[in-house]
Amino acid sequence: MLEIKNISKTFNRGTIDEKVIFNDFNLSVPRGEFVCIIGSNGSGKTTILNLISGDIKADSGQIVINGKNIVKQKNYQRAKYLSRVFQNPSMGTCSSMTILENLSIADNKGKSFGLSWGLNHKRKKYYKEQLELLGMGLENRLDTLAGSLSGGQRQALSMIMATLSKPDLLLLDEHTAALDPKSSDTIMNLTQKVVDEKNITTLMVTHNLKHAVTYGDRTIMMHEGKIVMDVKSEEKNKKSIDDYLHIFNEISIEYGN
Ligand SMILES: Nc1ncnc2c1ncn2[C@@H]1O[C@H](COP(=O)(O)OP(=O)(O)OP(=O)(O)O)[C@@H](O)[C@H]1O
Repeated sequence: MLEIKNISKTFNRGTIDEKVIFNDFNLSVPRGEFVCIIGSNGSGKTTILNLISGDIKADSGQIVINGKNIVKQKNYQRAKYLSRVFQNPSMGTCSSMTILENLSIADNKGKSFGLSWGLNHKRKKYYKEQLELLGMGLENRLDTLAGSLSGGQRQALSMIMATLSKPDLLLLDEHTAALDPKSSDTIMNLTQKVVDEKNITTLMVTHNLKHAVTYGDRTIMMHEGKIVMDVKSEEKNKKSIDDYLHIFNEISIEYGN
């Protein structure tokens, strides 16, 4: 589903700040796989997401989604089939709009504004059903401003918004890092549930080793722009946090909560 092929990227080329981050980087992710990406600071985790979303352009190589090389596509074109949830809960929702308005905007992502744009009874019922998945009672607060929700509630709403139109690829960029431990676990349970129910191919960058071990189908460890460990399915289930720490003991990974 996602093929990152021979990607190279150097920041600030030719300057004193030149930084080669990827040199012939490759990653293949089949449809429906939930991949957790962990690794040392500056190893390139967020840059991978930025390259996929189009926020950063690669120097060379291909990013293939559903068989199509997307490297020449602009961000807004890519946004039609991929969604991203950021660390900051306020990034995914609009504070001055209600929960209902936020959901309606997300639902109409990539569609042109016209007479059909807007809310109808059927969609409102669907939004309520989606919010019920959260178990936070937000389905009864459709007219509440997103800005008045807690960080955890906003991030839960961001998750629903990001997956409402069932993207081909979901990018989670340390999306629980700004939350307290309990909310962080709640959002991770929700993430797994939504990703499973909708069978969405997912890349999740996290510093929380416990989450990387517990959730998803595959865990990748990065160091200096390279994959230094790639553990899948049954092998992943057998690994403990200590196994990962042992392998990466020279590299700083925040243990999480
Ligand atoms: N736009 C940019 N311009 C210049 N350098 C950048 C840019 N984006 C990232 N870098 C550099 O590339 C390297 C990788 O950054 P990246 O944010 O991908 O790391 P990371 O693995 O997500 O790190 P962390 O765990 O600290 O968030 C870092 O050295 C960073 O300073």
